[in-house]
Amino acid sequence: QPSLQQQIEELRKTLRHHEYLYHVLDTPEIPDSEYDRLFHQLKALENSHPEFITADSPTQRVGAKPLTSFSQIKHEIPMLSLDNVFNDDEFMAFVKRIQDRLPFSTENLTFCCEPKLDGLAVSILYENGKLVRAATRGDGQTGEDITANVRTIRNIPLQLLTDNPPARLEVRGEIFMPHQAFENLNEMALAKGEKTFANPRNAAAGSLRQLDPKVTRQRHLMLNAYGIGIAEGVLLPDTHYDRLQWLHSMGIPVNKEIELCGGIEQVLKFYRNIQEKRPHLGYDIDGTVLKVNDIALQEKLGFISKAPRWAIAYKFPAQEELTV
Ligand SMILES: Cc1c[n+]2nc(N)[nH]c2nc1OC(C)C
Repeated sequence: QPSLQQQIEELRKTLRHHEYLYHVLDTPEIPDSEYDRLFHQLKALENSHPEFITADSPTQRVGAKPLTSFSQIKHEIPMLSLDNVFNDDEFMAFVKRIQDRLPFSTENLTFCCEPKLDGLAVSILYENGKLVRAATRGDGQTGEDITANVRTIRNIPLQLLTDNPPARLEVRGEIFMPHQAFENLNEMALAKGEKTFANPRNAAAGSLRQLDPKVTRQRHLMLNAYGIGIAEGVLLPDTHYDRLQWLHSMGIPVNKEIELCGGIEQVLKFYRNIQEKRPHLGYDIDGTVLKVNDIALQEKLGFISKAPRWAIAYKFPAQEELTV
């Protein structure tokens, strides 16, 4: 007969596994009713033995009580923005500037190509695999502490799914509100005579800036990771794409449209392909982000004052108000 603590730990492990299958791999193995049964079983055990409750338990997603204000967080590594291009020629000029700065002829530079989600950039810090802090980008140097709100977002793991987590790992990504959640939110707001949001990005921003996590929890936000900030106690893969796959393997959600493209033609093909898919992705994007995949080259290229030389956002032409 396993001890009470073993039963609790076993239930937590099972629930984390099913959260990962459902929220990150999109391949649930048990019905929601079974997940709920396990969740309530754990909740009951923890309620009868509160001394065993830990912050990283799946039952601890919603913060205890509302905050009265947000504290500030200084980013140890600044969160910079991106330069934009708006047509093929500007993109090709971007690539040429890169090639002029790299010694060898880089005919076929490999780019990691990603949709640019239209949400809020955030920083999420894991220490020894446990989510300890989350912050908005803010002005790039200082952001707001939104840890309690981020802990309520179902596809963000409270604990990394790995047996040997890095001492410190900062995940950077975009928090967004899918179209379905946005429509439901505005429908309910209308029904209750409350104000509606103009677009999913504003709705996500408003939902993250809630002082009461119980409100944030109802908003069905999601994260898509796009990079790494602080990384201590771990040897990272030497390409951006492999780093994203590594995050994904530990339970961090990464957008499934991301692809490696060799050379300008393939990159432009990716851009057009995402532009075609845009109306039915189920969430707002405002372009693509095209990054030199090799980390050593990224480091060689560095940053201009505010944005990296090695990455560019290739945006779509401004669209008339999005009819979601
Ligand atoms: C600001 C930003 C935003 N995004 N969005 C994606 N998909 N990747 C990405 N990378 C960013 O910055 C890195 C290039 C540093």
